[in-house]
Amino acid sequence: MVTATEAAARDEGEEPPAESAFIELDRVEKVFEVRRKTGFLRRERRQVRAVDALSFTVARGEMVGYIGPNGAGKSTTIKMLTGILTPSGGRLRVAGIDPARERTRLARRIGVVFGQRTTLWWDLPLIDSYRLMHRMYRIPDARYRANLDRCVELLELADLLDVPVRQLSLGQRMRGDIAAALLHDPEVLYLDEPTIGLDVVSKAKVRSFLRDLNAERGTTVLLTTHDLQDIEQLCSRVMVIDHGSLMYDGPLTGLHEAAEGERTLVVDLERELPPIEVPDARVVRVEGPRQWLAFPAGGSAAPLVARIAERYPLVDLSVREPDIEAVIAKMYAGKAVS
Ligand SMILES: Nc1ncnc2c1ncn2[C@@H]1O[C@H](COP(=O)(O)OP(=O)(O)OP(=O)(O)O)[C@@H](O)[C@H]1O
Repeated sequence: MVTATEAAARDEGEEPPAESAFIELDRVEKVFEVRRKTGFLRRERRQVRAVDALSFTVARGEMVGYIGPNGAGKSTTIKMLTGILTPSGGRLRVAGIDPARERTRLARRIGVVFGQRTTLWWDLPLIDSYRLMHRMYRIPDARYRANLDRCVELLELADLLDVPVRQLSLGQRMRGDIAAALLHDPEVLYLDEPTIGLDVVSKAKVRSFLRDLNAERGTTVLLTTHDLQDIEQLCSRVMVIDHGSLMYDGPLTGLHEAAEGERTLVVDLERELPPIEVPDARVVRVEGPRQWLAFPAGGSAAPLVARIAERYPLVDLSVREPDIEAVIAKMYAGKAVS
């Protein structure tokens, strides 16, 4: 099978580049000038620093979650990575290309899916959108057919190809959009909320497809989402952005420790007892014979369980991971970590 990298390099008539940092941002900034009406004829000028000295690299084939609260600067970053927006400062490269300067050349190597908008033609049957893209991207016939067949099979689009896009359900349309973004074998895929509004079954289909795509083709994926299960199930690395700056870059599990999150040990005792007293944990809730103890997320539950079992009539127990959203909210409230 031809990988996305090889296919693109063939198109460009060059050897696949050997660089490991496929996406590179070095102190990238984006400042918007906004005008606000403050009176009948008065307007105030204000600067919004949407992205502030942002630096990170993403290696070829990585699948990275890019998360943050509303207005954090995620979409602005993605728009700069596609060349739609020009940075106000800093250096940005995707596959060695400056996106703002060579947007068209880059377009053949990237794919973009916006969950809230479609790139498909609303009134046309799905297949017609694909045919148009085939021409627009000048995709070689054999490659177009192979990619289309693969997407149709894996995203279960066979029965939908002749349906006008406006008649598709949200989940069907999203799968149609993902296929559209992949017809030209992009080396990198930017996904902005790809599972927003989808039901559990559709979410699972989209996630499983993305996992396979990354594993089989080595497609680099940058995933923006508010659904942390997307990240948990797809990404080994997550970057958290707020106020245009990177707050965290590392494994998802590390987020708990970075934000000083807590895990919860739920214990069932033989009978109702006063709150358990053990070092390094505190009882946060008691309901009959069941008690909930919070302990540091970085620590192991084993010594804690041993200590409780020694002194209390323990019947059953379970460990609950912290709610990631709460952890991130806590992180936003605290200082930056790296
Ligand atoms: N074209 C623009 N003109 C002026 N300000 C803008 C423009 N685009 C974005 N902003 C501002 O830049 C900041 C970052 O916005 P951005 O859309 O990148 O955030 P986001 O993290 O994608 O948020 P969301 O999760 O809500 O999509 C916000 O304060 C936003 O109001």
